[in-house]
Amino acid sequence: MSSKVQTLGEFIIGNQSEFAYSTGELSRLINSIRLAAKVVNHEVNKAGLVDITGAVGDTNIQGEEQQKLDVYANEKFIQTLTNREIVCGIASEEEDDFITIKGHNKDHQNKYVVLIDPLDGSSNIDVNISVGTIFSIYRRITPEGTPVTLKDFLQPGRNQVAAGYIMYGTSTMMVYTTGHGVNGFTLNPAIGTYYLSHPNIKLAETGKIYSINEGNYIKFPQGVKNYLKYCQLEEEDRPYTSRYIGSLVADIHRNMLKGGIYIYPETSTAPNGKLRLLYECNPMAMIVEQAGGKASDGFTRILDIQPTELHQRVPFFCGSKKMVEKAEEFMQKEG
Ligand SMILES: O=P(O)(O)OC[C@H]1O[C@](O)(COP(=O)(O)O)[C@@H](O)[C@@H]1O
Ligand SMILES: [Mg+2]
Ligand SMILES: [Mg+2]
Repeated sequence: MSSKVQTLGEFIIGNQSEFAYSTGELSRLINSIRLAAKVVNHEVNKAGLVDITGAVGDTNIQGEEQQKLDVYANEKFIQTLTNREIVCGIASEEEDDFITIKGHNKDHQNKYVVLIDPLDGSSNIDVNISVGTIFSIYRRITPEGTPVTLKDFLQPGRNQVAAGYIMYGTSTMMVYTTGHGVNGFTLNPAIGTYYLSHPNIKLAETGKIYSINEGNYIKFPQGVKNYLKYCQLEEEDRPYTSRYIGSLVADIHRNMLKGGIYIYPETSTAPNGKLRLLYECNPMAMIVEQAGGKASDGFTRILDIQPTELHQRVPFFCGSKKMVEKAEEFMQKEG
């Protein structure tokens, strides 16, 4: 990578003036996520070599078996963010409740809360398939100087000041937005530096890839079944190709670069689907919208949904604008 290519550190500093109330706090926060991701990346890359695969024998509040890497990544992100004292609260997929961070002078003066899916795609850890980390950042709405409350976390996604993901794949990438477009940075493992490899990512208006776990087909709503038939018909630019990795970060990242739609709908056994609004769907929706795409629950824009619980789930339709609109048409027709 030519030395002229911006590093992530330079980019963060260079773009600080984009943030309203810019005090450098958000830049330091994104820098801390960058740092924690490097530590986790180091461990992910050794999965299989060291005793970091398999379950820990506990379940999280979602009733899911926690993998060792889920717990490790959760600890590393919480530690890094707490030690750098730049957040007033953290919520995580692996924590039942939100964590209050008092800050340096124990005075709750920090402005931001972070919601995180420390390790996304847990079912793929042991089989060496791409996994990720997803983060969402809000400015608190309760007064500084007071302990953070649940209200600060239950904000609609449109209030996010930044969102992003790290993908631990063939290469490690950090892709994020602060509401001014989406940029991707690739880690050069030899020197531990992220470089701006994918500036200003734009998601194609339409694509030829649909991504859904068809193993749940019989439990899908009629609207989704009809949309899948539409994708598979020999007509116009169809049939589309089916691609499903089973790691949300990896499936969305592929579609961001190639165009496509990812769907995790409600099913007859999971009426709200599987994915979590606050630390999976909201950040991915902000990234995809910032790249020109669309994200809804089949009816309502994800970023306009008013959250009611920390770990609530929502159906998720996300990707190329025209493809999501078509899927919504089928949902509105059939439900
Ligand atoms: O195995 P399924 O039902 O298709 O679900 C796969 C989905 O579940 C997830 O693994 C859920 O995320 P976590 O791994 O963070 O719990 C997504 O990454 C993925 O898209
Ligand atoms: Mg996840
Ligand atoms: Mg997870």
